[in-house]
Amino acid sequence: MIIQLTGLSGAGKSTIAQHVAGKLVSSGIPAEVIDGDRYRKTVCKDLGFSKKDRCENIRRLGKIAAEKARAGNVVILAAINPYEEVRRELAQQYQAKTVFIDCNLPTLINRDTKGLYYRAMLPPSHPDKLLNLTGVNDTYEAPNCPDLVLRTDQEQLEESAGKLYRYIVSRLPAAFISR
Ligand SMILES: Nc1ncnc2c1ncn2[C@@H]1O[C@H](COP(=O)(O)OP(=O)(O)OP(=O)(O)O)[C@@H](O)[C@H]1O
Ligand SMILES: Nc1ncnc2c1ncn2[C@@H]1O[C@H](COP(=O)(O)OS(=O)(=O)O)[C@@H](O)[C@H]1O
Repeated sequence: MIIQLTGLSGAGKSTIAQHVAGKLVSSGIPAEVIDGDRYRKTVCKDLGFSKKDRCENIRRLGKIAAEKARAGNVVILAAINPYEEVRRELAQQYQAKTVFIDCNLPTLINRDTKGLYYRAMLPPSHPDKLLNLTGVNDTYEAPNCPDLVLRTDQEQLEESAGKLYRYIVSRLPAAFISR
């Protein structure tokens, strides 16, 4: 099973993915996280943040996720994954479920765990200005029909992670759970 998370930087994709994968593994269900941040340092290190590169990034991560899923893992793909077209491709090719990690911009600006929002809002002439931050000055297409929505600006990590964990477990084939 592949779960493709989607949401803005700092929305909570990595945090939720790690938490849920940990809970699954503790319950005897093999699970792996594919994190956009990590793979951008290896398999996807040639890619930037244009639409073309972001789509290619997700296609590569989707292929890796599919291999791991075929080997019997629940795979949680944690990347911004901002384009509906590519999310639909993964849904059609690999039956990936789409989970929207939703968080409003004021909360993200307040969290600003990586300082990216600060940089995106600098004046245009500033040398550190970030020009293509998703949701500020680059496109984010919110999913049309997500399979699940988690509002991380309204709930604590335990609640968000609990919802995703229950969503996954309730859809696993029986053989998965009894092994
Ligand atoms: N309900 C929640 N679920 C997940 N994270 C939360 C929640 N509430 C607050 N947070 C906090 O929000 C931050 C989310 O950071 P995280 O790196 O997981 O985001 P991300 O979506 O993976 O970002 P990026 O795309 O930049 O990798 C963490 O500091 C986390 O503690
Ligand atoms: N302009 C940018 N927009 C979004 N994320 C960026 C940008 N520049 C650097 N990053 C970093 O790159 C990570 C996003 O990478 P991905 O999740 O792999 O993005 S995606 O759009 O191709 O799905 C974020 O964690 C953030 O730290």
